[in-house]
Amino acid sequence: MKLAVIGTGYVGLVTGVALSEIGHTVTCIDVDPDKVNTLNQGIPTIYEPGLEELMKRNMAENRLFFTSKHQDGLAGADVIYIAVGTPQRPDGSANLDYVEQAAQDIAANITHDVIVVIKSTVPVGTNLHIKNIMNSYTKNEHHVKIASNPEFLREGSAVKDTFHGDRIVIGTEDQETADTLATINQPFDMPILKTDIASAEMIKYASNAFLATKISFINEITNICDALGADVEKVAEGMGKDHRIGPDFLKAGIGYGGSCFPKDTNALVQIAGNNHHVFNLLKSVIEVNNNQQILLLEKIQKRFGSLNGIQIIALIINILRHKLEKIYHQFLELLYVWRFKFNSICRSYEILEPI
Ligand SMILES: NC(=O)c1ccc[n+]([C@@H]2O[C@H](COP(=O)([O-])OP(=O)(O)OC[C@H]3O[C@@H](n4cnc5c(N)ncnc54)[C@H](O)[C@@H]3O)[C@@H](O)[C@H]2O)c1
Ligand SMILES: O=c1ccn([C@@H]2O[C@H](COP(=O)(O)OP(=O)(O)O[C@H]3O[C@H](CO)[C@@H](O)[C@H](O)[C@H]3O)[C@@H](O)[C@H]2O)c(=O)[nH]1
Repeated sequence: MKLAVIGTGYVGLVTGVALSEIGHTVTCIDVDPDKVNTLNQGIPTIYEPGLEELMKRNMAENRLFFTSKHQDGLAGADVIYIAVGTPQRPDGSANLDYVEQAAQDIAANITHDVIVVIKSTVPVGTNLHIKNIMNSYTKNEHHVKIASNPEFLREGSAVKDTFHGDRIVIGTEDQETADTLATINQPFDMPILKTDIASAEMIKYASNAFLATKISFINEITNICDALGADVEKVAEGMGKDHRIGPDFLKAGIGYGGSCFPKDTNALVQIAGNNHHVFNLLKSVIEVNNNQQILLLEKIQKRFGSLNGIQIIALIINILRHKLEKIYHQFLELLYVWRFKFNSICRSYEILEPI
């Protein structure tokens, strides 16, 4: 089947490469010509184990293409995936500008009926909103069917997660579209859950919120353990042996960061609020997470007596920055929070040459 993917960020690139690996012909489209230029040389713009090899192989076998021109990339595509960013707005809600733009790009360039699949994480109701945008642009000249296919990969194990994930969720308005998408995904050999569109959209937010809840829960337990002299790692191990709880996402630390949990938990609080529900549990999860970063600083303060004159130095080695982008950004976020909260002398140093 001929597919197109709009957006070659983390999700779009890995999705495009994986779909070509299971036999589809895929054209990935991005508005950033530099990114497309790099990708066309067979160089991935993110570091993910196994990605470069898959990318090179499928490009060489003429199943994987990159372009910055929507018209070229969308020509003849039966199914078009949208994988553009949905960053957080200042009020915590999801910014849908990029998804709306992608919908307009599709509407302006299709010449036949298509299925549009939204992979981006979007609030419930967005798929239908996007379908309406496309229909109003195409004036119903071409029939557009819409589907929600949320992504569950983690940065750092994106290829592994894509080929060996726990499930594929497909939310559609009709059985025929669900069957077409199930056929496309069948070679992944993963359980496929077919739902209505709203449920698929919600599964993504609910999953991230639940994982974030586990993390805030264990961080709260840590704080009590610290006061009582108990070992939180042993506590988590003991809890995780109960299969109803499970061992994953019980690592205590400085709270969750990364590109998804903070924005998606905030967005779900907003989504609930827009529907007259105060999501108290999730609000507490977020509050615990924000406090956790401050608690670490308080521990340092306790150890050194006062923070006056203390320099907290972040040695970020460039080669690691490329490979461990997530940890790098998390650390910078932490320094940012500390600077404002304590006005202490926190300086980050960057070593520009690998050592
Ligand atoms: N990063 C993750 O680990 C992850 C995992 C699961 C889900 N998600 C969700 O997937 C979505 C994409 O995330 P990401 O991290 O891949 O985003 P990203 O910001 O890394 O990449 C988005 C890409 O889309 C391109 N783009 C924007 N508008 C475009 C347009 N109209 N046409 C063509 N290209 C366009 C941008 O240039 C960019 O390269 C988000 O909704 C995110 O929440 C992300
Ligand atoms: O036991 C744990 C596990 C994770 N974390 C932190 O939680 C954050 C998220 O980690 P992880 O889930 O490994 O990475 P992400 O790439 O952010 O992936 C999450 O966010 C993605 C975007 O929505 C989803 O697709 C994934 O399923 C979901 O795991 C990081 O700050 C981790 O340090 C902890 O503090 N304790």
